[in-house]
Amino acid sequence: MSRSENINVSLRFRPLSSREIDDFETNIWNISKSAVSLKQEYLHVLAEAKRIARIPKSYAYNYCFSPRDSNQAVYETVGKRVVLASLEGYNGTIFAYGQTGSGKTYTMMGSEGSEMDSADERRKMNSTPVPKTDRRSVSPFRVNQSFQRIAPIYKKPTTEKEKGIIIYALEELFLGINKNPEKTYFLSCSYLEIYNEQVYDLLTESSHFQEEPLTINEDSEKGFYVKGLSEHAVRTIEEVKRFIERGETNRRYAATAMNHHSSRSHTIFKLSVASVASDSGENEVEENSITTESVLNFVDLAGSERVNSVQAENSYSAVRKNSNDSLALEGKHINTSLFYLCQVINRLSEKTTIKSDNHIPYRNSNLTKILRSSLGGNAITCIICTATPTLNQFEMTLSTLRFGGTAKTITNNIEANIKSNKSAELIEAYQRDIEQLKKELEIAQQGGQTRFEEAIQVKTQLEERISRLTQMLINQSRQHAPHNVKKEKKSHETWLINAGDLSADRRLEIQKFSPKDTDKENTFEDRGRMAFNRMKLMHLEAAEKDKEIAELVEMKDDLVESKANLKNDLKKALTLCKDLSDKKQSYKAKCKKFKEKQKMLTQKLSLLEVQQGLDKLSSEQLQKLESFYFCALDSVKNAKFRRKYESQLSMMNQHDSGMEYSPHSDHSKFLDELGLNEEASVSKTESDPSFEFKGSFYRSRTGNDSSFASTAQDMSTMLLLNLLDNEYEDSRSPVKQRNIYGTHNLKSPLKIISESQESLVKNK
Ligand SMILES: Nc1ncnc2c1ncn2[C@@H]1O[C@H](COP(=O)(O)OP(=O)(O)OP(=O)(O)O)[C@@H](O)[C@H]1O
Repeated sequence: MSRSENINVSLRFRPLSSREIDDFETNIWNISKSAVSLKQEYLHVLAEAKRIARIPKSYAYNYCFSPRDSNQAVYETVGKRVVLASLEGYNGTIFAYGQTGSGKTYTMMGSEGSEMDSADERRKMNSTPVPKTDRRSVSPFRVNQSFQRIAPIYKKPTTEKEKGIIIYALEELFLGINKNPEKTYFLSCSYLEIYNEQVYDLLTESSHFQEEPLTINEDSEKGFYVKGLSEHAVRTIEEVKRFIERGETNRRYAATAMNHHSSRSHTIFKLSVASVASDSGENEVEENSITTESVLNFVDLAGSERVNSVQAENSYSAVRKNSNDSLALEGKHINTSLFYLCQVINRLSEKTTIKSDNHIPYRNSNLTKILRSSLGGNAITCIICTATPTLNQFEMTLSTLRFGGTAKTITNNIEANIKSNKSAELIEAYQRDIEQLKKELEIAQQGGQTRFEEAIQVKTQLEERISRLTQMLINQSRQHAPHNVKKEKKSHETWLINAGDLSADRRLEIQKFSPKDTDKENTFEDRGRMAFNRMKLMHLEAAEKDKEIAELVEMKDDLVESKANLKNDLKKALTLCKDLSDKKQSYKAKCKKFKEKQKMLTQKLSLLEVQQGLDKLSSEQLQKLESFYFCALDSVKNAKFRRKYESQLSMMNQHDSGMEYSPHSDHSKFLDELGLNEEASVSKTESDPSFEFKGSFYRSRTGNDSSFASTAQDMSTMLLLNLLDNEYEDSRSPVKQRNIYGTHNLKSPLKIISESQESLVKNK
């Protein structure tokens, strides 16, 4: 079920830069929670300078952030919702829009800390004369400054680091994934930049990527997509950070008069999130699972800029390869693509206001093609408009405010991308129902028919017997009443015709008034009466059968009607089945694609592993590595054991009665034997008084120190093994064992220890 939701637009003013402070610039805006307006005193200044035709009203947005608000506050207010929704299968896009130097990259990527707070301080750090420029946010991911056009970067002072929205989002995402053990998540990322209207893959391995632009294709299902864009499977936040780092190294920045570290391209970092909720494990993905798929886009647009602000920074003119011409060309491309973006936004807002189905010019630029689903499509979209609060930048800020105001009216149609393979079960259930109904219908028809036929048969038999008896009765009465022949003949005719109760009754009456009263006549009369009674009973029986037949006929009619109804139901169910099986087919096809994608990702993963050199290890070495890893884990956990061990020892200490005994050497030897030298060395260096105990308690039982030492060692071995096995059992619990890519086959520490002991014995 889709729902409509407006694009969420927020406005963020950055703090004044050191240059602006040096130039005595101030913040000219009143900023409330959801609106901004010009401060009264600057209205006159701007009117006098003819920089505004009429006094602007206040501008309202979903949220407004003042220069004091942190990236975290921005993320919590606008970004968090989008990220959490992505775990439920909703697409989301967060993008930063604003003039150059207004803080888009700072918001998305964060900062390693501000640059020099004043030009003087800068000069102290670097002897090169530095012009007054804005502070710059250098992405914390940008470690290798390999791109030639980038100006030299000053060393950071000690000001605070700030994480960007992308990092907050990733942290939230991985937290959400870990909190949800019923689902298995698959993540992959890609990073692209649109530079001079060409699309480049920032994560490609190729060193010639800047010479190999990618093309944007269109597909009826996928919409616009970048052909050949590399996608990388990621399992941990560190992996994602590494990819962002790589992308940032390849991204194009340059020093302009407005921003030391100005983005010269639009970038889109895409994170694909797929989840599989399966009752019975990953293997049953196709048969019995619910999958969600969503895409999270983080867009950092290049800033709109005035031609004079595109001039390269003078101090670097000697070292930079980029000429003012190429900077101007970049600026032109940036402005053109932003113009097309505004055009799309305007058209979309007209669509919602006048309800017309006007054409939206997505195809005019690569940026609008890629952002199509986020603008008026199926995505929860958040736009963070960044602005500079100074009087000097008033016009540029006004343009950003207008952009945000228009974008706010755009409606997206949001629908979760959820797929369920439960349709297979539904089809089966429907088919079972249909079979059952068919059987019931057959049984009802057969049963009804049999009963009906039986009743007709019985009725015919009864009628035959009645007529035979009637005939017998007539014959007898003829024999015994000759004087009434004529009259009886008449009656006989009547009986034959009617053969019913009435005739019988009339006959009985005739017999009642017969003249003779002899024995013969009595016998005749008795026999006749009996015959009539029998006949009467048989007539009643026949009437009953008639009734039954009528009921059966009624039943038959009902059955015919329900047969017709069932036929209709059957038809409907079959149509439903067909629809469902069609859907099943399409789901299967999608599943297949999904599996192929998974396979591809696994291959990429193994490729990555090849690069890391893991493939060079034999399986035995890998197994050893794994065992070593878990042994190392266990030795960390061994701290717990040590505590317990010490408490045991101190317990023994309480029973102590005088004999001096130092367990250090045995303890260390014992740990050595178990391969826990580190732990042993720690115990040796720390002088723990609890280890000083006297062994009389044991001596009284064992008689000498060495046997006491061996008993203590046995005890501690048992303790250790129990403890390790408990840890092992803990680690086997599904919650702890869960990993976003499945589970480790943990080896029992007991097993590891027994194996290492065996090998020790062998070596000896
Ligand atoms: N909220 C903020 N707090 C502190 N400093 C900020 C903030 N926003 C921006 N800045 C500073 O302002 C300068 C310009 O920011 P940034 O590079 O992020 O701008 P931009 O909009 O990405 O510019 P461009 O479009 O040219 O790439 C940087 O020195 C950055 O550190």
